Amino acid sequence: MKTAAIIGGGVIGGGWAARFLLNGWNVRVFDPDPEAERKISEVLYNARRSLPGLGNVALPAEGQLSYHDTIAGAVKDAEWIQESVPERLDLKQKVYGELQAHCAPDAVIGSSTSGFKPSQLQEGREAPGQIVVTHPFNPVYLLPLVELVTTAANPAGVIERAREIISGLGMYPLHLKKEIDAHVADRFLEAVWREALWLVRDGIATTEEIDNAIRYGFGIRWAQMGLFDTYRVAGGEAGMKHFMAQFGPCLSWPWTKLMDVPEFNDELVDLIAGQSDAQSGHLPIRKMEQIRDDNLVGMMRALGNNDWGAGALQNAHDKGREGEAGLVRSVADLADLSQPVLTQCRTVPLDWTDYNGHMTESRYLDAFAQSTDRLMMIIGCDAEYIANGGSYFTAETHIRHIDEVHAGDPIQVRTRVIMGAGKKMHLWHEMYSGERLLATGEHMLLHVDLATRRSAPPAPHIEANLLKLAEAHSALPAPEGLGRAIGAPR
Ligand SMILES: NC(=O)C1=CN([C@@H]2O[C@H](COP(=O)(O)OP(=O)(O)OC[C@H]3O[C@@H](n4cnc5c(N)ncnc54)[C@H](O)[C@@H]3O)[C@@H](O)[C@H]2O)C=CC1
Ligand SMILES: C[N+](C)(C)CC(=O)CC(=O)[O-]
Repeated sequence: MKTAAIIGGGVIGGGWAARFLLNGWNVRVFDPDPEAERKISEVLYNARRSLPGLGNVALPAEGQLSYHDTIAGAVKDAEWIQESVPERLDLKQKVYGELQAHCAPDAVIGSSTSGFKPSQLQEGREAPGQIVVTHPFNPVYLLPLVELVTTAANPAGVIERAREIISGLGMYPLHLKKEIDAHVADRFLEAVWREALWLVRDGIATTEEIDNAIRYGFGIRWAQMGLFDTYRVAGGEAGMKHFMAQFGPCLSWPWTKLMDVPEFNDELVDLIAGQSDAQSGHLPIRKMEQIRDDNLVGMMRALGNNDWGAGALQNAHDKGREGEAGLVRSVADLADLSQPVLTQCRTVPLDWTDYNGHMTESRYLDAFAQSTDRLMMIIGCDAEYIANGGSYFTAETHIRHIDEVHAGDPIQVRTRVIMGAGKKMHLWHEMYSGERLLATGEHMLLHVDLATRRSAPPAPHIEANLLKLAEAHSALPAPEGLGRAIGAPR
């Protein structure tokens, strides 16, 4: 199993530990803080409740987490080392000296630094090529962006491995072609932060008003389209050129203070901290983290429905993980035709639960519908077939709720073809958590011609695949509850 060493296990190191661990890596932590283990276990608790349900395919089994008293112990066997010690150049350089004295020569060392250039971290090192910047965003276990910053000292092989490992964690390596203080994203954050400090200090807006200005407006917009695409759209039919013509002159107007930074003194700190306490001091930080994570999961899952932005990245990651989770895409890939087909292997996401504290009823239909979609794909009714005008419509559904399930629990759906002949497809889904049967879904579907919207026979290869599965599944005992109506005797 792959091993990562986490050097510095605070806010960011803890997030990295969770990201690696939940993606199946062994994680070895070094942090001199006696509270590090407690803090990381709390971050892990939040990561476990949010990350596994973000995607639609189960993550691999968790790796092993261990804590070490020395850097030498932590970097043993590590092929990736993530340094997340405080943002002090002298400290980081000292840590690199110790890391390189003990780690494997082919291990990659990524630094979480928010602003130092990789050349500053590589300076004076005998093996500078091992060190890159891999700057993440908090919470590291949910947000996919990693700024990968390299120098001419980094061999192509190191850069390629860094890209592969970051992508393998479901993250997006944004490789900067040129190093610069604070990379790319932090330059924006810093500009917005400085502007906001001025607005509060000058009494123009409170911390809460500034947060409202972001979260009710451009913040949501930026989250899904970035800056330039957003402004392109804002230019209307004439696009970006029109936008620039309209707003170009403002560039010389006093619309920003930018490098004119307010004096950083106790008065400013008290003003900002006091307003922030009044705004959200009633909520413990861990609770706020959970609220943030719930929001991010909801937004990213919504983006996934449109295969857009961070959601598209997650969809691609899910697709790459299907094989490991036991999911197949065609009848030819089924190892044993006689057994029900695994049509879903996932974790119950946070946004599938309700006021009763368990998976809400509409999501059972959602899950079964996704299983039907996969069964359709397996028999050949895939995106290409549908684009050519054939598909299935559901005519009747009967769901039985047998046991409860909660956010974060693993679920699997196994599907049997009860009958597949001519236009009809009769499916039986069973949803499990481990060996516990949670629900059954019985569905009758009709093949349709999407041009006429009327039922019509499927293509011969689809009918042949359906018949093959129906025949193989008919040897199994009839499912308990098949054909049952509400109120029918058990
Ligand atoms: N907090 C944030 O929003 C972000 C921070 N970063 C970067 O991540 C790095 C870490 O920042 P945070 O996690 O926020 O800081 P933090 O203060 O939460 O954590 C730093 C950890 O490093 C440990 N530490 C101190 N000396 C050490 C040593 N010699 N060896 C190993 N561990 C040591 C501390 O005990 C502490 O647990 C910084 O470079 C920061 O710029 C990057 C992205 C976002
Ligand atoms: C404030 N900060 C510079 C530490 C922020 C980052 O580096 C990235 C983030 O997660 O916002």
